[in-house]
This record gives sequence, structure tokens and C-alpha cells, in this order.
Amino acid sequence: MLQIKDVQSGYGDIRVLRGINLQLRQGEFVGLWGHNGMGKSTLMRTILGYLQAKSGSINFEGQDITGLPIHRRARLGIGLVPQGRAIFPHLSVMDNLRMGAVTTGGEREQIVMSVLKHFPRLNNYLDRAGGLLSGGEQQLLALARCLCARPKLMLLDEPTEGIQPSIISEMVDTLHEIRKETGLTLLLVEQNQAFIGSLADRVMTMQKGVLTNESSTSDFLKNTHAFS
Ligand SMILES: Nc1ncnc2c1ncn2[C@@H]1O[C@H](COP(=O)(O)OP(=O)(O)OP(=O)(O)O)[C@@H](O)[C@H]1O
Repeated sequence: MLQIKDVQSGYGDIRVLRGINLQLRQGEFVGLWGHNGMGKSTLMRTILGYLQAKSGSINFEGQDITGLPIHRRARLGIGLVPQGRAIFPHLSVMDNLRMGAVTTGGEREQIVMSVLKHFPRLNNYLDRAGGLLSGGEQQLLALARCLCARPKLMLLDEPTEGIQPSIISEMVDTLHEIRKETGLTLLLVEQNQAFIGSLADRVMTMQKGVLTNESSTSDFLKNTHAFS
């Protein structure tokens, strides 16, 4: 579904990604692990088009998307839940979700309701401003809003940062449900090893802008525990 070849990217003259090669198959959940500042978020931004690749190519479902703007990539089915959530704090939960469904061209209310059934906690707060939710609830909202755009590939950037364990386990269950229902493909950036372990089929490790290792999730958990 996604093929990244020799991609270099960064900010102005600062080169962060130094030749990324990565392939995702349709329906896979893949973890991307690495310490702070290694380039994980930069890769997410480059896949969605917030940053243009300086060299290399990105292919999505057989189409070269390397030069496409963000909205075209989003329309093809790539969705990002950015680190820090980025919900609309002054809009209600319901309106945040409607905004997510804006580009689908489908029946918005129906799409929102079909996503909401996976997020019982949000159902209690539909009229509340997004900014008044707890950090964990805002993270659920960001996830639900992204799903309202009906992505085929979701890029999920450190969703567990600062989130309480009960919401983290809800997130795991919800993502498994969505995977079963829609065949979603997921690229998950995380530093929480247990979270990666409960979702990913395989895990890539990033160091200084390069993918240095790929392992099965069980090997990843064995090795990271050995070093932690
Ligand atoms: N807007 C920016 N302008 C310039 N440099 C940036 C910008 N955003 C990130 N960087 C730099 O790019 C490098 C990679 O950052 P990135 O956010 O991709 O790392 P990360 O692996 O996702 O880590 P973290 O989990 O801390 O976000 C870092 O050195 C960071 O300082």
C-alpha cells in the first residue's frame, strides 16, 4: 500500500531523514520506535505532505504521491493524528467530529455516528467544547476525528504521551475493533513499548533519521526489555 524509497527530508537546510526505505502492506499495523528527536514525526509529516521530500519517492496504492499537496494525499486516504492532538478546542466534540468528516463527500452524520459507536466515552460529552476534555479524552477525540475522514492509512504519532492507563487500553481495544471492521492500515509512532507490543505486527526502529532495525513484535519486546 505504501512504498517509501530513499526519502530524505527536513526543515530548510536541516536534513533530518537520511534515506528512509519502508513498505507497508494493506491492513498491517506497524510500529515505529525510537528515542526523542530521531525523526519519527518528521517521517509522518513527510508522508502526509506537510514536508516535501527533498529526494526519493513515496508511492501510495500504486500512485506516486511524492509531489502531491496535503489535501490530495488526505483525499487518497492518508490520515494523521499528530502528536499533541490538535483538536479544535472551542468547537464541541460533535463539531470536531463533523469537521473530520468534511472531506469524505458522504453522509456526515452517519459517518460520525458510525465512528462514535467505537468511542463510548466521547458519547457522554458530545456538546462539550473539545478543549474542556481531559488530555486522554482529547486524544480519543483526535483519533475519532481522524477516523471520520475514513482513512485507509492512519499515521498515529505518540498517542499515549501523558495519557492515563485506562484510556490507553481503550485506545488499544478501539484500534483492534476498527482494524477488524475496516481493514485499516496503521503506522504507529510510539515510545511506549507495551502499547506498540499490544498493537503492532512488526516494529521498525529509527535512529538519527535512518531505519536501523526491523523485528517481529515479540523480538522487539525481548530486546527493548533487555536494554531498559
Ligand atoms: N519545525 C522544525 N524546525 C526545525 N527543526 C525541527 C522542527 N521540527 C523538528 N525539528 C528537528 O528535527 C529532528 C527530528 O525531530 P522529530 O520531531 O521528527 O523527532 P521524533 O523522533 O518524532 O522525536 P519526538 O518524539 O521528540 O517528537 C530534531 O532534531 C528536531 O529538533
